[in-house]
Amino acid sequence: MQALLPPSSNHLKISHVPTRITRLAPTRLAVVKCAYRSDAVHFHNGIGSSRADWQSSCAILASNVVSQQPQPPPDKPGTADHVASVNGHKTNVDLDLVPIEKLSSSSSGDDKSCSPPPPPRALTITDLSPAPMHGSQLRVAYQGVPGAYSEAAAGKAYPKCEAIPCDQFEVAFQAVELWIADRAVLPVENSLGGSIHRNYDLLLRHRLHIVGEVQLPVHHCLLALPGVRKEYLNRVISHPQALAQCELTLTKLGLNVAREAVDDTAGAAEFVAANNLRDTGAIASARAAELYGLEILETGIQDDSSNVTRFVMLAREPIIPRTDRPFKTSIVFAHDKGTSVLFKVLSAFAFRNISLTKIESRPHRNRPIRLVSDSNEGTAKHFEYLFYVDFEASMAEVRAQNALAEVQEFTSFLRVLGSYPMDMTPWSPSRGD
Ligand SMILES: O=C(O)C(=O)C[C@]1(C(=O)O)C=C[C@@H](O)C=C1
Repeated sequence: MQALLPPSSNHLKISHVPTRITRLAPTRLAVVKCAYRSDAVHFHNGIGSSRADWQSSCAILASNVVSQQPQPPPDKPGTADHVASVNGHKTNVDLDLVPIEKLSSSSSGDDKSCSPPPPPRALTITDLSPAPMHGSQLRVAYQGVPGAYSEAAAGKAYPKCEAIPCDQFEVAFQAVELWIADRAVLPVENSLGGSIHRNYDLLLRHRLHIVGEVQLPVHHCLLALPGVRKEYLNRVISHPQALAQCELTLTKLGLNVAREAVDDTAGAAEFVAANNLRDTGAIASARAAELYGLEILETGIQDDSSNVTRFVMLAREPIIPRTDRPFKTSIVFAHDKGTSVLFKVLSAFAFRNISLTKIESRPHRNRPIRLVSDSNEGTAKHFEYLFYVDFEASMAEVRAQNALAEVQEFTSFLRVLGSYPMDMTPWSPSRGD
């Protein structure tokens, strides 16, 4: 679907990724300048920024990646490509590698090049907390503009965080990979609208780890400019998921008007207000009405009062799985023989009493079709899939480790996307955000 809105000028966009990433020293990587806030100079220290920490996080990553499709040999350490490939992807960012000696002598005049590198630091319990590593507010990237449900989800996941609006899901991934943000909070499924496929695809394309989930009750409102009545509307705009979640109710309200999809719900409200559109309504949150000066014509217009969207929290490093509270693990796998192995894979969980909470299949983009030739009958063309499975167990549990070891026998590709605490907050479907 085509986005109606021009991109908002205060979003983080692809073109806003850092213009320079500087390798400060053999032991440290930092984003020195970023275009999102041209006044900001961010230095990141702590876990994940020293080589030892990188190694420990890579070790966790390696243990998480049970098997992989063949990868090209790693790039030479110290090169820009190596930095990008450690991050798990190739970027178009122009990496500028500067030796620490140059930087430290020019900044302080001290001869830091003589001092020995700091010893590797052991992981502590605080490394498992969502606190930022650089001593300031946690920066959380989300897709949309202020007032979007994703912003509310970021606030639920990380209270008091600095929420960073991004104009696309992909930008939120990049913001974390490039250290502009510490986390991303992105929707993956809704109880009425189903999966947000784009984010499933991006989870595989990028190397971030799922470190948590939040489920947000989504309470939609029909918004319009002050004084505008329902009868005046000949168009309703919103995010495609929001339009789908309100389809029946809109019809019941007599709003048999054109529906148009835009990038996010709050962006729809902003657009109506900014363009003084008296014939256009927006589906968005009550907070968006307040932020953009619109009136609420109808509230609770989602087709089901228990409308919930599930978001995942993403980080550069995985968290260490635990067993002292309910955990969920998300994996993705594929097999050369397509869907025929699915039963065997799923039985690895069933035999160990591990409940699955979600299965999603997506086209296998590297190999979308499998040809099976039979000299008598011709050629069957099977579609190939990647399977995403969420199960209720922690990777710290032996039964989960054994299940994955068995799954590995049946699959040609298997990756653990994350093992993370389940959202166990009490159920409050009537609460609007
Ligand atoms: O547009 C928004 O406000 C969003 O946060 C996006 C989004 C989605 O992608 O599903 C999030 C929650 C609701 O389900 C509707 C839209």
